[in-house]
Amino acid sequence: MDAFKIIGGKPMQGEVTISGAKNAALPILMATLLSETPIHITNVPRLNDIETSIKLLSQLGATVTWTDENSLLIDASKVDQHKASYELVKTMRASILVLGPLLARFGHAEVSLPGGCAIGARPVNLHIHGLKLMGADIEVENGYIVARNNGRLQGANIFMDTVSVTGTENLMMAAALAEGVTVIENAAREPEIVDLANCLNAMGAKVSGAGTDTLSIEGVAQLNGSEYSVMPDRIETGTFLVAAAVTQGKVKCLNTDPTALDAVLSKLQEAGAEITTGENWIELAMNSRPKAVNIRTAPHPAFPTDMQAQFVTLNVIAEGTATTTETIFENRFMHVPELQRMGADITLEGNTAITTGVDSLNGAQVMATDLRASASLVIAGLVATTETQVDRIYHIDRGYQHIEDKLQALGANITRIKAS
Ligand SMILES: CC(=O)N[C@H]1[C@@H](OP(=O)(O)OP(=O)(O)OC[C@H]2O[C@@H](n3ccc(=O)[nH]c3=O)[C@H](O)[C@@H]2O)O[C@H](CO)[C@@H](O)[C@@H]1O
Ligand SMILES: C=C(OP(=O)(O)O)C(=O)O
Repeated sequence: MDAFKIIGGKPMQGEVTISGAKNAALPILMATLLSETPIHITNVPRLNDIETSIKLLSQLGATVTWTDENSLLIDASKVDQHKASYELVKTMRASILVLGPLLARFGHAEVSLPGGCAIGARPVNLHIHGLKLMGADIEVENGYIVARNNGRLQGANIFMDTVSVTGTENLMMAAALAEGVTVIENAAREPEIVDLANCLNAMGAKVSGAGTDTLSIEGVAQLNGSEYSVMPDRIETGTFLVAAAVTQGKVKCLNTDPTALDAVLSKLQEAGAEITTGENWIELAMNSRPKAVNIRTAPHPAFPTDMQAQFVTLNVIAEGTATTTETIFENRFMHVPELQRMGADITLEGNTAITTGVDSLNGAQVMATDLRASASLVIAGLVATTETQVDRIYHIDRGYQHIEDKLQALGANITRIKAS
C-alpha cells in the first residue's frame, strides 16, 4: 500500500487548480444509465472512485471512453445487466446510486447492501423506502437489495426522515423517468444535488426546487444524451485552503466556486484568514497563527462533515481551545488518535472533540482510515517539525486528484512511497 512521506514546516504558496467534484461526478456518471443516447461529461476528476464507477458502468453493459484527460463519453444504450456486485460496492459506497436509475429504466436492479464503513453505519433505508413509495417491490436477498417494478415507477410524495445526499440523488434520478410528479420533502440541499439536477435537466428531465428542501420532479418517458461539465470540488478547495491557513501561507484556488463554500470560508475568516474571492477563484492569506474555531457539522448550507477532520487539524495548532462537534456520522473522529500521536491536545467527549492548540506538531508514522481523515493527517504533516509518514493513502486517492503534485507545486515537501 502506498504511503506519503512529508517533511513539514513550509508555508503553502501559489496557485492550485481545483478538479471536478467527486461527489457530483459520481451521481452524474450513474445518471447516464437513464439515457438512451450517449452523454459527454467534462471536468471529471481522475480518482479511484471514478475508475470504480467506470468499471461498474462497463459491467452493466455501458461503453465508457475517456475523450481527453478529464472528459468521459458514456453510452448506456446497450446496458443489459442490472447487478452491482459486492466486490465493487464494498470499495465504493456511491455504487448504491445505480439503484434508482436501473430500476427506473429497466424495472429491475440488484445492488449489494453497502454495509457500514470507517465513519459510521450509513444505512440506505431512506433510498429503499422512497423507491417503495414509487411502487417498487424491494427485498433484501443474500446481502443484496433486489428491486423490481412492472412498467414505470409512479410519482409519489416522499418525506425523508433524515437529510440524505445520495438518498435524495437516488430518488431524484428514479423520479426523472417515473410516471407523474414526485415531490421529495426534507431533501438534501448540497450543491452536488443542484449539479445533478442541472445535468438531469440537460438530459431532458423536469426537476425543480434543487437547492431547496423540496424537490419536484415531473417524470418524462425518456432521457437523452447531452454535454455536461461537473461542478468544482468544494471539499478539495476547502482542504487546500486549510493547508494554506495552518502553514501560514497564501494560496489561490482556481476553477472553483466560492458560493459553494460559505460556511467554510466564514470559519476560515474567524480563524484569522484574509479571504478574497472572484467569480471562479478564492485566495486565502494567513499572516499569523490561526485562532481556534468552534465547528458543528450539519447538512448544507451548514458546515460540511467532509471538512470536519481538516478543521480539527487547524484547531490542534491554533491559538486557544475549541470544540468540534460531528452531528452527521457517529464515528468520524478516527483522525483524533493519530493526531494525538503527533502531539495534539484533544479530548473526545461523545461526538465532540475538544482541542487546545499546541505550538507545533511533531512528525510520526500515522495511518489514514478514511478519505478526509487522510487529508487531515497530510495537512498535519505539512505543519509538523519532523518527518511524517501517512500510511494507507489509498483512501486519499479515492477523492483527491494528484494531491501530492498539487501540494508540491505549492511548495510542500511530500513524496509518494510506492508499495513494493
Ligand atoms: C458520494 C457522496 O456524495 N458522499 C457524501 C454523502 O454521503 P451519503 O449520501 O452516504 O450520506 P447521507 O447524506 O446519506 O448521510 C447523512 C446521514 O443520514 C443517515 N442515513 C442516510 C441514508 C439512509 O437511508 N438512512 C440514514 O439514516 C446516515 O447514516 C448519516 O447519518 O453525503 C455525506 C454527508 O454530507 C458526505 O459526507 C459524503 O461525502
Ligand atoms: C465520505 C465521503 O465519501 P463517500 O460517501 O464516498 O464515502 C467523502 O467524500 O468525504
